[in-house]
Amino acid sequence: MSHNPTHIAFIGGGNMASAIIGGLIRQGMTTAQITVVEPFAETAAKLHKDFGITALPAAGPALAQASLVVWAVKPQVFSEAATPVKAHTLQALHLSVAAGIRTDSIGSWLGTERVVRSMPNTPALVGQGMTALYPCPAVTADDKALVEKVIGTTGQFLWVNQESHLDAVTALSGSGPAYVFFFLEAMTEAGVGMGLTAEQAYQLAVATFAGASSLAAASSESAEVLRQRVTSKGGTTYAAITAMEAAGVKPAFVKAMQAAEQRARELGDEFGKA
Ligand SMILES: NC(=O)C1=CN([C@@H]2O[C@H](COP(=O)(O)OP(=O)(O)OC[C@H]3O[C@@H](n4cnc5c(N)ncnc54)[C@H](OP(=O)(O)O)[C@@H]3O)[C@@H](O)[C@H]2O)C=CC1
Ligand SMILES: O=C(O)[C@@H]1CCC=N1
Repeated sequence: MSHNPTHIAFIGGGNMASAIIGGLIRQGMTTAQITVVEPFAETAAKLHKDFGITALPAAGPALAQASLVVWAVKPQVFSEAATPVKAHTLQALHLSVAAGIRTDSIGSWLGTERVVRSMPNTPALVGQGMTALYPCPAVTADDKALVEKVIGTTGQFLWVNQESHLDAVTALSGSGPAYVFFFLEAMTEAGVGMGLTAEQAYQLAVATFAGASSLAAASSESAEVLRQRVTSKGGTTYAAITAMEAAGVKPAFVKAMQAAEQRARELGDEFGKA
């Protein structure tokens, strides 16, 4: 990135923008190559403290130097945020991380068809993100290479060839870290109920997720086989999995993800172009 004169603008400087900016800076991009529009003073102060970036409180001509504009505002404010940006960024490639908002809405708000829609997740903050990307037909091979370079600084990525699949990705890996944290909370609570300290229970739970994920990533076996290897006949894991099956944990999980996918579609309907 250090040999690349690319200038990148971020509209919205919150959690997701910070995760990507952190990745870019770790890879050698300078703050002079980054412009952020962030109206919320507290968030702007955090950007200054974390990265030495002085955010603009509103869109302006400085945006015209950006060859890539990253949209990291909430779906609810995307259209309103686009209005003052549009005139300055007609020549740029646009990359959105907003849940639900479809590329036809983004393209019509920004007057361009060079739009990549994506769904990252917050482990991007520690370089272990998982992002899915969808390119509009007008996006060139060079555009895709630039997006890969930027998103690659935050972790893994994959391309999907159907835009609706991004709503499924949102339900799976976009919201997914929250499911893991929910399980961590439950496992910690249960551990405390069994007499461990909260610190001990939390350490055990976090290390178990990290270890099991690394094992799955390194193994050619399916998750089912890996699970069976933990499940000794007549043992403790069998007792736990049987209790989860009796409680309907798996169908409840499927329903939860379907609710997230449906909400992504609704966000697109409610806050996208009519
Ligand atoms: N958090 C996550 O795990 C993930 C989030 N996303 C998507 O990322 C996007 C951003 O989410 P997240 O980073 O969590 O949200 P944040 O609230 O942390 O960040 C959004 C920022 O944009 C600012 N903002 C509001 N209006 C404007 C405007 N007109 N111009 C410029 N900036 C503006 C907000 O300021 P203010 O607070 O004043 O409104 C806020 O600081 C969302 O679309 C979400 O769907 C995608 C994947 C994962
Ligand atoms: O909850 C949300 O709407 C966003 C999208 C995925 C993760 N957070």
